[in-house]
Amino acid sequence: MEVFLSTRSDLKSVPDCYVLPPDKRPKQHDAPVGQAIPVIDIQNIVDPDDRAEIVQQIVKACQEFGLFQVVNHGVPGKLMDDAMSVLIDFFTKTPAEYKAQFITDARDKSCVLYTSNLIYDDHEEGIRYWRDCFIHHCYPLEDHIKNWPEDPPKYQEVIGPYSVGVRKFLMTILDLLCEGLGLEPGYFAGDHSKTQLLSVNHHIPCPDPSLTLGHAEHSDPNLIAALHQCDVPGLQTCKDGQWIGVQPIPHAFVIIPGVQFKPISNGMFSSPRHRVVANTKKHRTTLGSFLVPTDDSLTEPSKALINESNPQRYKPFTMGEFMAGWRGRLEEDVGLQRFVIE
Ligand SMILES: O=C(O)CCC(=O)C(=O)O
Ligand SMILES: [Fe+2]
Repeated sequence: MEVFLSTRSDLKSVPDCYVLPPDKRPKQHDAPVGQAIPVIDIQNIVDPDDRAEIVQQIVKACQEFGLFQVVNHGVPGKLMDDAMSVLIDFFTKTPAEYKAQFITDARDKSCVLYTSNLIYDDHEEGIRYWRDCFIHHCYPLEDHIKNWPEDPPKYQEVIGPYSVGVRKFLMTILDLLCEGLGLEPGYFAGDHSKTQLLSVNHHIPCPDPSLTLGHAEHSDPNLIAALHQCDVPGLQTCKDGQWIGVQPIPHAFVIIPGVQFKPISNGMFSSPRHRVVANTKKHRTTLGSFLVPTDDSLTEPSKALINESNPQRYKPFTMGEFMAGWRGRLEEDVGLQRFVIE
């Protein structure tokens, strides 16, 4: 456990092993947390006129920013607060000896606790980021809940309904995206979204955020994510070469479409490049719920978007083929290059 950041409280300076090479350090690490990222209220999606308007807002947000926030999404605020406190307690109160059982290099384990680049971030040998992470499967719930922590004692009782609620909400967002992209309702309901992961990031206060990053610059290689931030800013997204802070809004989810949406939209959307900057004063915890296609799930452009003036720009490919070339890249266009129709 000694390598885990969340067990350290005595750091007066950034240990050398976390200092990024100069070209990877965050210029603009204190980019203002702006109001620019669209915040979309989906309360009235049952009303056909409002629904059409919401679909338009989502399409516009995906085209302009790549991501957006959603409020009035149906996941109860109290459940979100309880989930956040259970996971903060997991990182800050659960004894290190108990958590040690989840530390493993085996990626197929149902729950994995790791830090920095020790696993998963192995794209950049030797580079460490300022975070600890706990990740586990969530769907179907009955297959996985028994493997989840029993400390904090409310873990399963709270994270069970939370993961079910977030999945339902993400399926709603996927249906709205289907409408925006001309795909039939339920298009994403099968293999495209079968795997659900909860990935929890925990960052301790950092003596000098100009030297390190809480999370590398990246695009997400999955279908879609709903990110639940605590009240401490840190997430930034890149638009037109500028980093913009994604402001924490109580009880909102940040929707981050993954790289798969670029080919599905035939290049109309780009998945947002994002990163997390460290904070000098506060702990920051975020809960990311990811829907990931199965290895044999097929990604291909929506046929409704293809015509003579907008020819098909990507060949169909499976998630397995995509991931085989993704590891170590973290950049949308590099990862998709093999599938571009010249
Ligand atoms: O913690 C955050 O704000 C972002 C996390 C993230 O980008 C990820 O887990 O892929
Ligand atoms: Fe991400």
